[in-house]
Amino acid sequence: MPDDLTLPEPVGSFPAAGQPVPQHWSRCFGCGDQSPAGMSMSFTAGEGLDVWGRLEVAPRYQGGPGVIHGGILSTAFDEALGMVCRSIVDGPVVTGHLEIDFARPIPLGSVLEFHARIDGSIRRKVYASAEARIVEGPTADPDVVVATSRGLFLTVTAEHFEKTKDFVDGVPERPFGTSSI
Ligand SMILES: CCCCCCCCCCCCCCCC(=O)SCCNC(=O)CCNC(=O)[C@H](O)C(C)(C)COP(=O)(O)OP(=O)(O)OC[C@H]1O[C@@H](n2cnc3c(N)ncnc32)[C@H](O)[C@@H]1OP(=O)(O)O
Repeated sequence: MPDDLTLPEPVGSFPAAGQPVPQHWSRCFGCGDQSPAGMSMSFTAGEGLDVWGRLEVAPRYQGGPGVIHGGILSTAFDEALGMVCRSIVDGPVVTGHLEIDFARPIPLGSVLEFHARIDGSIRRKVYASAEARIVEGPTADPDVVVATSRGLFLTVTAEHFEKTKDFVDGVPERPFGTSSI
């Protein structure tokens, strides 16, 4: 992390402490309510530049026998870190870099709580970090951090999504589809 980061004031659009942080996009795999196969994560604003997130670890998230897939956990952190960026950015951000430390196995059936915070920002770069704890389920212990993450997010403009907006409902038939077969 650069040593010349600043901690900006929260943006006015960010919800007050304890209020839900709405989904950023209804089709998002992490938080969208129009993503039936998705993770349906929910988020609440913290007291400062932070958010609390929740994930129910469904059986379909299995990696090793009985435990969450590491990629699913990474996705959950990506979502939590992206969400906390909304505390200081009133616009889109995308992940540039993501790190995860997997500290403990996370059984299926757990409920994970994520706490994500802004570490600082400079120019278009936002640095954030988070940790996860099991708060419900067979091995729940809110004092034990089961995984941690750090990420770099870049602010982008709406044009960033121009090239992919035709793919929102899947691969269009033309010009990239198989219609020529
Ligand atoms: C889906 C989202 C909907 C958004 C709606 C609202 C959002 C609010 C909630 C969000 C929650 C979402 C949670 C899921 C978020 C995803 O999963 S997003 C999907 C995964 N990410 C992507 O697809 C991004 C793909 N990558 C890119 O498009 C481009 O590489 C990027 C990230 C836009 C950067 O490209 P660029 O704009 O050309 O940036 P560039 O000028 O090269 O670099 C700018 C600065 O960043 C640094 N930098 C760039 N990349 C890196 C890197 N990988 N490592 C280190 N430094 C880097 C450069 O060194 C430079 O630093 P400074 O010179 O300022 O010191």
